[in-house]
Amino acid sequence: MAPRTLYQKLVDSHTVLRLDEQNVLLYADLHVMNEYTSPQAFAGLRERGLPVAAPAQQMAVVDHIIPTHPVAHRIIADPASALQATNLKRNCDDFGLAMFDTNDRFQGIEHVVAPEFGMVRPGMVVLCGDSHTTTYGALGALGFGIGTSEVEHVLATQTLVYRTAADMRIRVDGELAAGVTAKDLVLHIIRRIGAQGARGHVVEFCGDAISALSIEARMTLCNMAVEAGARGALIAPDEAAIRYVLERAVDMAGMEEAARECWRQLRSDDDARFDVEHRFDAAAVGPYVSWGTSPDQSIEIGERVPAPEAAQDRLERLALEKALAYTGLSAGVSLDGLPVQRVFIGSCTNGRIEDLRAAAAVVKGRKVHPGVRAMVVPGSGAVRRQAEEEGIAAILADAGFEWRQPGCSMCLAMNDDVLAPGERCASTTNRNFEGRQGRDSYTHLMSPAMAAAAALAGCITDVRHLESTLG
Ligand SMILES: CC(C)[C@H](C(=O)O)[C@@H](O)C(=O)O
Ligand code: SF4
Repeated sequence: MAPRTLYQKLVDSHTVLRLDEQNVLLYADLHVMNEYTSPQAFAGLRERGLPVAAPAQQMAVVDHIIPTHPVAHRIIADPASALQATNLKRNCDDFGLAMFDTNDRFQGIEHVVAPEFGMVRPGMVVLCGDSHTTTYGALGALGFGIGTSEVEHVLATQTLVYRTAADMRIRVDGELAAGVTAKDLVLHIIRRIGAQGARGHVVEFCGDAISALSIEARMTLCNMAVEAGARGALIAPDEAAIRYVLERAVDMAGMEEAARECWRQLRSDDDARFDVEHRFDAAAVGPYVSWGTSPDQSIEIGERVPAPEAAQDRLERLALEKALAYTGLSAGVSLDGLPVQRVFIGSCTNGRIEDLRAAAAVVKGRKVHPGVRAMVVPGSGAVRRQAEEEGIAAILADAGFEWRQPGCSMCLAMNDDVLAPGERCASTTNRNFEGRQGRDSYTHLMSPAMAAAAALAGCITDVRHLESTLG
């Protein structure tokens, strides 16, 4: 058999039917749903009188619209949002599907909850009506977002009509420096290859620097691969990934050895051919901050906002001009010292326990700047409880951070966690589009450590220089 990439192996092993040169009918092991992209799909099923084909392979959470106020019992005040949540509950009850409802102790962001329950496993195909489903590549599972009509098709058949992607390999060797994280690395990669740089491709990440990343950090990386246009991201499962899954997949008791054996095979053949290859040196990456309105408009903290004249082509120049006009920044300025009024730590990119630990390590014994409103929104109920048990929640709260309930929150501001016009936010999220966190507001993407440093300093600052910044 011709050598194959890991991606091709996963597609082959899930192909129910080859439809033509480009398209296959792909089997899904797991389908994850939220309240936002599933209602029409259920309506479609009801209209056609169809059952859900594989109820045990569905999981649903309320995450996008849920308020995050730190109260024991959450009530969704906005009527349209409340309806989305009750609809999801009714749909899941009617069709017999697992769901983490508004006040479930395990509720959280779908891409945080599914892996932490051991539902996502190496070799799986996981679908969800949400673009950041690429996160699951961290565990060697092919995950990608689908549209609402596809959600209906998956519910009805547990399959998807799928156009196969091309293969890209991104090798990252070397070591990340102290204070530099997977978030900085991925912003660096996106900046270099562009927000469309991986369009049409599934990216396999490999190299020493990738193997050295924790599973949480791998999730951050794969999560944001979609911001380079990738149709999926993969990291071949190693011992760390296998352990992560086996520790959580309670139903696999007694099958560990068989699973290990099988999951270890999940790698690209040595001579497999990739359509595109990129290489990066981890040691050359510094802490990153986005300055513009697309994740590729990001620079290292020591760099200056680029001038449109430096653009490679006309399109890029126009994009730079537009981003400068929106953000109110000028070419040539430094982001170091730029005041922020808000700090947001959370999201499916950086709302996991390790992210909260990193933020707490920076703020321990210090205080949030009086000019800043800072909030931490844990990725899930389990993350929230663990952070409380570890004393991280107390460190963050003592420093002046609001300690909130889990949800997507200010990542896209579909609840009442919204920036006011003109506010600037240091944010650990993944998208800095115009108005993403509130109309006429400005988002600066960065790592949890950098966001924590901004909260203390009242401005964007280099976390590595924190001592001197604070005097
Ligand atoms: C609402 C949803 C469809 C969307 C996505 O697909 O990613 C959201 O989660 C986002 O992050 O913008
Ligand atoms: S946390 Fe943000 S990126 Fe992730 S699913 Fe929610 S809205 Fe989308």
